Amino acid sequence: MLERMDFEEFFLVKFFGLTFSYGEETCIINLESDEYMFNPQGSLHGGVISFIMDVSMGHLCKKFIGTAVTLEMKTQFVRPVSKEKLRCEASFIKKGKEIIMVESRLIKENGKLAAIGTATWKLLNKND
Ligand SMILES: CC(C)(COP(=O)(O)OP(=O)(O)OC[C@H]1O[C@@H](n2cnc3c(N)ncnc32)[C@H](O)[C@@H]1OP(=O)(O)O)[C@@H](O)C(=O)NCCC(=O)NCCSC(=O)Cc1ccccc1
Repeated sequence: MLERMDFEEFFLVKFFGLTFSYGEETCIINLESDEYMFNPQGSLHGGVISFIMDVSMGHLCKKFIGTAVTLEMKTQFVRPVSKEKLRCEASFIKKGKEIIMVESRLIKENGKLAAIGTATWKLLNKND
């Protein structure tokens, strides 16, 4: 069995410098994109964008429902991201008994939309 690490503090979120806050059934991640996250064309790599949105959705589920896993996820990359401050916000589409539908939006420093993710999650363990 893999060793478990705390939400908000596991290696990858520290590596990418993500910070977390929560609203009314929302999870907000703030970060600053940097060159080590870029693709060879000089913009934020699509996998990193998807990673940030996936993390925002997983932490949303954990905070308000329980631990869950991604079953599938779609990402639309709307605008390129350069070295800038970013905000990512996840919210629920539908909270089922076992299946949770979630969306996440990545917003650029100028306030414009950079990407949208929608995903289906399976609840593993409800919070006590
Ligand atoms: C360009 C397009 C795909 C669509 O364009 P169109 O249908 O023609 O739409 P439109 O002209 O309306 O432009 C829309 C907005 O886009 C902006 N913009 C457009 N062209 C440029 C430009 N040349 N440079 C800078 N910005 C440009 C433009 O200013 C506008 O913004 P605005 O509304 O004025 O504020 C755009 O949606 C996009 O860049 N998405 C993000 C894609 C993305 O980041 N994917 C993930 C990274 S890929 C990866 O990592 C994989 C990989 C791995 C390894 C190696 C390599 C790759």
